[in-house]
Amino acid sequence: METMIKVENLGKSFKDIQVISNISFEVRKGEIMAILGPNGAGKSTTIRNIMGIMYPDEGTITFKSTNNNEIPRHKIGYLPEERGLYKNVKVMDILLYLAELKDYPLDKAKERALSYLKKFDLEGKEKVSVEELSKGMGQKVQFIASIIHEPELLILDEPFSGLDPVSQELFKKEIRNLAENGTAILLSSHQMNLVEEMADRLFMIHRGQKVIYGSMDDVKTQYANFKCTIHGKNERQTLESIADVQRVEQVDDTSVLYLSKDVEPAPWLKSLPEHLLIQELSIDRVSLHEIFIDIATDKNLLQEAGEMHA
Ligand SMILES: Nc1ncnc2c1ncn2[C@@H]1O[C@H](COP(=O)(O)OP(=O)(O)OP(=O)(O)O)[C@@H](O)[C@H]1O
Repeated sequence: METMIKVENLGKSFKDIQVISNISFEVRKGEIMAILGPNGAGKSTTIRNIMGIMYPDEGTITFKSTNNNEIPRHKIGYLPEERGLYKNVKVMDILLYLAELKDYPLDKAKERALSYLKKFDLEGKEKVSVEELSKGMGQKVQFIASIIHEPELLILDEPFSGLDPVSQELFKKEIRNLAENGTAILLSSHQMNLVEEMADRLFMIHRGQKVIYGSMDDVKTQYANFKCTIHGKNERQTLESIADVQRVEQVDDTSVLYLSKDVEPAPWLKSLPEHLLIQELSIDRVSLHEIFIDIATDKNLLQEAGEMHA
């Protein structure tokens, strides 16, 4: 797949404090690439460097395999974490103004704006001023503003925050749709369930450094070991002595057994002691949410997983 943007060895300090270092990843045409990390990890700093809102101390950002570090801004769409559009302006006027800034033909922009307003349940709102919109409506307009000019690279910083479930579905559908039509999407979100559902690849950053980079499937196979949840009163010691159980967490009569890497669930289930009390049992892969918490809290559940690359 064609690389749309390549970030290599990015580093940035604020007043002698290095907030990101050696950040390298790429976003490819037609994919959704997630950038994840705890609060303060360095995601927005990375994005702001890509957008040219600030400049890196080290490293390069290359757009579409050119050797030109000047990023063609009119080819990028950006939904910033900080929301806010000019308040006293009508919805259509602001959309057309932003399209014009990107050198996009106005007749086409108007057509797209009307069709997107309809898609996002904002039909008839084109003459309403931005300050009269609800927060969610404003966010929809800002999302439309970020894609009005058909960008080749779309950067979405927390696009789902503050959206109701129906609007969230609309956003999800549209983001997928854009990717299917070839847009390269860099998505920053704290909603791990959505990222797990949507992203093709992910880059996780912690304290300004890479901790995971790979396809969602690879990350799951390599990091998301199986866990077995048993409802039934059992001694912790008994559970801990079962083969390939790395760690046991118990709340009341429910125990979660975290299994070692490469365990095959079927033979492992056969090896369970016959005297275990089982009212219910399920086997799942550890979720991206748990992987995230593990890294962010330095629990090192994943220490076996080792290094991986895309
Ligand atoms: N302009 C600035 N001046 C000084 N320090 C900054 C500046 N911008 C960011 N930082 C620091 O850089 C670090 C990374 O911040 P950044 O906003 O990139 O994190 P983030 O991963 O986007 O976090 P969040 O999930 O909370 O949005 C933080 O320690 C933050 O305090």
